Amino acid sequence: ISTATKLANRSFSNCMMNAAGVWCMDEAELTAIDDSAAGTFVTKSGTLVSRPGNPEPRYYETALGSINSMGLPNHGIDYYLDVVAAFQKKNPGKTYFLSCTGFSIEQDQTLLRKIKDSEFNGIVELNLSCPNVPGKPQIGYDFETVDQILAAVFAEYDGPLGVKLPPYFDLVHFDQMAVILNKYPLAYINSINSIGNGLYIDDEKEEVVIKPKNGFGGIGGEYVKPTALANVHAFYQRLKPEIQIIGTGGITSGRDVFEHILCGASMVQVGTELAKEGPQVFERLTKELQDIMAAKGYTTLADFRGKLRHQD
Ligand SMILES: CC(C)(C)CCc1c(C(=O)O)[nH]c(=O)[nH]c1=O
Repeated sequence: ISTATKLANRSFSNCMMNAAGVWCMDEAELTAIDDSAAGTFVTKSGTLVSRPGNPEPRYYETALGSINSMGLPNHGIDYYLDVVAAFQKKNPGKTYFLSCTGFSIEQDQTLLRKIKDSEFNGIVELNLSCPNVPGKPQIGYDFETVDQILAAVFAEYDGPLGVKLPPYFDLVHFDQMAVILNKYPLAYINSINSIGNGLYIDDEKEEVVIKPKNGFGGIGGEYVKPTALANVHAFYQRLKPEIQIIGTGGITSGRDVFEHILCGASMVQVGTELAKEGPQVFERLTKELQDIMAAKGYTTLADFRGKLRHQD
């Protein structure tokens, strides 16, 4: 029974990895994922210059998930290019993901020029949940800007590249985004990022639980699985087959991994549950998925990927 997979014509021994932002800030955290049962890792989204991020507390774990407003703390793209280059030397033949985000189209192009000129030979994940110009919604919700960014990105970069998308909630938005995404030679899309601007309250203190943004933050964990599965399946139904899907959101068990793949995912990323359990979570999820596959008579992910039945 194999949980191996392929994405962008690269092979991965396991279909699971961390979600950008979780357990991937520095070399030590990335080493823990690299040494775990995960098939690979993605770095924290790197920006042109390093950032301290928002004041703490900026991440809070709840019974059913998490809320965060980290503010993109990261050591800068050059740091991650150096660190990943070392992992590529240590494990030649293993494909790693490098996440990045700019605060303008020009910054995105500069980031990709840097990556192109580096030794990086893995897959780039461009985070489209980054902020836009003030007064406009985040990039992922500003469709014309998404189109402009992708045009600029693919004029600049010819290696394997995917985009991290925020969740959508209207079928027309799936249609509109798919029309844009299908215009470009994307290796994949990663759905979903956290559900934006949720609010979690400490009733005893009658207070919000994170400091930035008056307590508003991205929601992850069990809360988001139905939305994550819907986004994975909606894009699976709409995107050209060359664009694969990484499913992210609400994975706490092998069953959740199974459901993401049934909806059409080729790989899955784990965020909140990884933050709670640590890198050994990948061993547990892999065993649980293998047990489900064995019970159903499946030996590879291809046996059930995208085969979610609709009621006739
Ligand atoms: C929310 C942004 C800071 C604009 C991007 C980075 C990011 C963050 C973050 O660094 O706050 N948290 C998330 O759950 N998803 C993200 O994509």
